[in-house]
Amino acid sequence: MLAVQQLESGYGESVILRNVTLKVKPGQAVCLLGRNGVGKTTLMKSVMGLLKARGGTVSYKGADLTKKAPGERAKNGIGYVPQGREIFAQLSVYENLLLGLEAAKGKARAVPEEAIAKFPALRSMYGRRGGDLSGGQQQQLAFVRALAAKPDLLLLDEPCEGIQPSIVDDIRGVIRSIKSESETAILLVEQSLDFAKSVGDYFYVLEKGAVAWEGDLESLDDEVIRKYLTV
Ligand SMILES: Nc1ncnc2c1ncn2[C@@H]1O[C@H](COP(=O)(O)OP(=O)(O)OP(=O)(O)O)[C@@H](O)[C@H]1O
Repeated sequence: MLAVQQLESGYGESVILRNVTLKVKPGQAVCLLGRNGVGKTTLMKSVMGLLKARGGTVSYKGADLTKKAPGERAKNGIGYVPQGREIFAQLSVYENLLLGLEAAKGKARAVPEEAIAKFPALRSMYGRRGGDLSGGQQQQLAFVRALAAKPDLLLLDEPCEGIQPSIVDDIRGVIRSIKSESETAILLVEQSLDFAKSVGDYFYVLEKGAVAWEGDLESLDDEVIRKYLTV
């Protein structure tokens, strides 16, 4: 589904990602782990096309997307829930969702029922301003906005960061239900190993912008945790 090959990326003079190669298969949830600042968000932005690759390739469903703009990647079925949510504060909840539909592959004019059904509490908030929602409600909105376009690949950048435990449980349930109902591929940046293990199949650890370790999440042992993840 997604194949990143020898990717190099960065900001201005600084090179952040070096020679990153990873894969996400259909139906698989892959977790991107690593300490703060190692380049996890940079990798997500590079897959979404918000940051241009300086070297290497990003392929999706066998097509080379490396030079494609973010909008085109979204139309091809890549959904993105960015770190910090990036809700439009002045727009209503429903208008925020319509922006997700803009990215859709088809011509849907209404938010698909299966997307809003993942976080049904949002239905009663359609008329509220995005900026007036709590952090947890905004995260649910960002999630449904991405799901509205019926993505085949979902990029989730720290969806549980700063979110109350009950909504973290909801997010865990939604990720599991997406996995059980569809072949959607998921690439998840996550700080909590417990959360990663509860939804993920495979992991990559980034260290200084490069892949330092990878394996099945079940095989993630204390030595790897101490070496690459303990702060
Ligand atoms: N817009 C930017 N301009 C310049 N440097 C940046 C920018 N965004 C991030 N960086 C730098 O790139 C490096 C990687 O940042 P990135 O956000 O990808 O890390 P991360 O692993 O996602 O960290 P965190 O867990 O804290 O979100 C850091 O050194 C950061 O300071």
